[in-house]
Amino acid sequence: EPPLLADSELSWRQGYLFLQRTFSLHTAHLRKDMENFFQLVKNIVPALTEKKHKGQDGRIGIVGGCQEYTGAPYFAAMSALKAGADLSYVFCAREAAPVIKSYSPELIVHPVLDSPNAVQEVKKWLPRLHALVVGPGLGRDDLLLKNVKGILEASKARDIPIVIDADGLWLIAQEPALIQGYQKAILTPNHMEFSRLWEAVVSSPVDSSDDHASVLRLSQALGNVTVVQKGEHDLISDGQQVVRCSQEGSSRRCGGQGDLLSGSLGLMAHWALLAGLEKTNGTSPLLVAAWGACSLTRQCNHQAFQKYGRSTTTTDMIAEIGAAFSKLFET
Ligand SMILES: NC(=O)C1=CN([C@@H]2O[C@H](COP(=O)(O)OP(=O)(O)OC[C@H]3O[C@@H](n4cnc5c(N)ncnc54)[C@H](OP(=O)(O)O)[C@@H]3O)[C@@H](O)[C@H]2O)[C@@H](O)CC1
Ligand SMILES: Nc1ncnc2c1ncn2[C@@H]1O[C@H](COP(=O)(O)OP(=O)(O)OP(=O)(O)O)[C@@H](O)[C@H]1O
Ligand SMILES: [Mg+2]
Repeated sequence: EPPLLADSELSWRQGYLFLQRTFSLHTAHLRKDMENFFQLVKNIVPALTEKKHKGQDGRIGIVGGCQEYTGAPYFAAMSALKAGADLSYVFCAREAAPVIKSYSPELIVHPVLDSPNAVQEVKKWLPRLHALVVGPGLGRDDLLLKNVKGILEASKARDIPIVIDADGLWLIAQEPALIQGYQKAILTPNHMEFSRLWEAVVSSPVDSSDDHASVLRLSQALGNVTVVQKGEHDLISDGQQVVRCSQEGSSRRCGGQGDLLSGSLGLMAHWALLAGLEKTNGTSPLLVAAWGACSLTRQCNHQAFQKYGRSTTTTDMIAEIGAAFSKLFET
């Protein structure tokens, strides 16, 4: 028998199974009717009202930014803001901070990632953060990665939703136990990153003829963390089902599109978990969030390409977030 909703001890997973059964949703049905997912994303988007204070609609932290890469954390942090977050924080290496600040006055930048007490410095902010995006422009320096491990452990202890992208995925491929089984994790691998993760956690070779099965298997091997396999179509799995996002984008593949995705996903993950299973009709909130962020990224790509064609860059795509969001999700 399914557990009763009245039970105050109801765990997240029990609730998921209960509502999933109650609403009788299953993969085939969802796949056939993408309109459902548009509606589910609309359901989790918080209403714009005059009654809220600054911060209520999202305070998102990006962990990344080093000497080599300053664009990626900027793109991720700006994308969270432009999608509707109230505050966006970047935790980066000292040298990257003035550069990132100079791109934008909107971002709050903490030059702490390479300091000896990096974990403590970030820990101070965790109680204020609704979600963390780990990896854009992080690089692969051992000291930074060691600090990021500590930040991941501290964030898990606080049950904070964590999106892992780019070099964050490099770290997870070295040490999958860092994220294994954490139910509020979402991984966003591109083609290369997916292969690395696969090799780290699945013993058999990847079956390139069946992407659905592969993403499902990777999610399961990581203890049902949500996995977004980016590509011509985005495939998203929570280890139980696979959903596909095929929103029309363009043929332009400039660097930074993945950063737009991970930044906006950090925000949507927070919104979806806050809205809960009733608003998502029993579908995993993180699946809804991922589908929303993938659609948004692809729609931005589509709109920017209509204007700029071959010269489209991620900055052009970020400028489209407002219009793309309205077109897709505003009623
Ligand atoms: N402006 C900035 O600051 C930006 C900074 N960024 C930051 O850079 C850091 C490293 O991230 P990353 O993605 O470049 O690293 P990695 O995983 O080694 O992949 C590199 C290689 O994988 C391959 N490859 C990729 N796709 C493939 C496919 N579909 N099919 C086949 N192969 C494929 C391809 O190999 P190639 O074609 O060169 O042989 C590619 O060169 C990270 O911190 C990130 O955030 C970026 O966010 C961009 C904007
Ligand atoms: N062939 C494709 N056709 C359409 N959209 C694509 C294609 N490949 C990727 N995308 C979209 O671009 C976005 C970023 O995916 P991509 O694979 O470029 O990430 P990435 O390599 O991590 O990017 P970044 O340069 O930011 O690191 C995703 O939303 C994905 O849906
Ligand atoms: Mg990337």
